[in-house]
Amino acid sequence: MAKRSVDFFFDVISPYSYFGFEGITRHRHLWSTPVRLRPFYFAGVIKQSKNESPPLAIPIKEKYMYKDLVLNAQYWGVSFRIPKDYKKMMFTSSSIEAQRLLIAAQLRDEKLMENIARGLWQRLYGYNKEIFSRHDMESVLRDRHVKDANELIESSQSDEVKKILRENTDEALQTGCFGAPWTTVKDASGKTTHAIFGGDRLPQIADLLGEKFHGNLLDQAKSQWSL
Ligand SMILES: N[C@@H](CCC(=O)N[C@@H](CS)C(=O)NCC(=O)O)C(=O)O
Repeated sequence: MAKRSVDFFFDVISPYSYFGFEGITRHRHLWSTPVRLRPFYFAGVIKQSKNESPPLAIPIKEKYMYKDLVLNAQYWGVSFRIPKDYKKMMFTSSSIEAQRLLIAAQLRDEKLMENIARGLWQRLYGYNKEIFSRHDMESVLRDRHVKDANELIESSQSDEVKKILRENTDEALQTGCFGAPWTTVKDASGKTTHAIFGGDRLPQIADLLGEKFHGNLLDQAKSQWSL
């Protein structure tokens, strides 16, 4: 019988996407609802949705966000530090190549994509190293023991990959997206019934699906990957 499904849109430049990704990937083994992970382009979302007041653009929200990020990282058990010159980095660096790499990896193998996404987040927010150049990506792929890394990076420049990234971003925007992460809930016919902002809405998403929210599932995470 067809059932509801969930699409989780994320970008590795977004720290809240990191927490949301951990939450949803730790839960999906316990849910019967299918979960699709959809890399999208955060800067494209901010621009297209005309979102002029993300937290980093408003000093009082920026100050709060730094504390909130640490609180969330502690909850999900991921190592996390705010990169130096964070605001400048966020406004001047592009995650487009990293996101294309994830799409290319996903075309090869879903698990590979997840492995690389975690590697990119850990590099950026665990070690505060950049993830924007080819050299940065090669380093992540080496650390993650990815086979045929150069071919993967080459394939991330294909028209097919660029098209999928655009389609993912457009699909999120069509459901009202203005930030990351973004989750859509679809009914059995594939129609979007809910579109939800934030990695902190997993309890509500679980409830909509008739599934259970199990907290941070730290033990599960530790057995899946080394923290
Ligand atoms: N409360 C949300 C905050 C998510 C959030 O602030 N995401 C940033 C990107 S890392 C964003 O898209 N901000 C846009 C906005 O707040 O308008 C959560 O815990 O996930």
